[in-house]
Amino acid sequence: MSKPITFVTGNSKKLEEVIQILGSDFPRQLVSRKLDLPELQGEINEVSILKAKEAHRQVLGPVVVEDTALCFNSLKGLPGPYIKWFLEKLGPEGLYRLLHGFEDKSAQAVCTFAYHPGGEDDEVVLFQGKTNGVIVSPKGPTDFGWDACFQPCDYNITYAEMPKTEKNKISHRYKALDLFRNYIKP
Ligand SMILES: O=P(O)(O)OP(=O)(O)OP(=O)(O)OC[C@H]1O[C@@H](n2cnc3c(O)ncnc32)[C@H](O)[C@@H]1O
Ligand SMILES: [Mg+2]
Repeated sequence: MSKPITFVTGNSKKLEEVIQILGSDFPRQLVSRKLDLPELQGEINEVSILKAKEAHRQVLGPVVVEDTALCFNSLKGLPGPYIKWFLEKLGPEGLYRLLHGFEDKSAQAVCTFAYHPGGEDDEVVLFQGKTNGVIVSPKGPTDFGWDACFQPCDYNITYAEMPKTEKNKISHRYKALDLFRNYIKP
């Protein structure tokens, strides 16, 4: 019997989505633990690997963490993994205004799950999902991150305006979790 995998996050909205997306169709027991891991600097993959190693150091077993980046094409991928601080200071409206001087409002939501199988010498494995969209003036509820200003391509509503079931079919998080689920499948 494999050990449960601990999903470490300090973000209850992420956890909600992960539970909704995986449903009952996940072959391992997944438990969650609320820890505020350090917000590291670097490129997306590097941040995710270090985050998983730190989670493993604290949990001492199989762990999975997730890091979400929002990359503005006009800004060469920034804020990227630093979106948390930009959002905290500027809010969704400020993120939209950041692109005021740029014609290109396109952006990419990138979700990276980093899985540490739990053994001392194990390597971290990454699973990444990307959804393209545009940054718009905020529309819809503002209870989850930058959802109100991210409008996926081929839609005229933002993530925030979509029913959860719709977001969870096309989201960066769904795509990354799908890869993770397939990897874990016995
Ligand atoms: O403990 P962790 O898992 O790190 O949770 P966090 O809230 O610190 O999350 P990140 O470090 O990944 O930073 C990502 C930022 O983007 C926000 N975010 C993450 N996923 C999102 C989504 O699907 N829609 C909108 N905002 C999202 C989140 O609230 C953060 O402000
Ligand atoms: Mg974080």
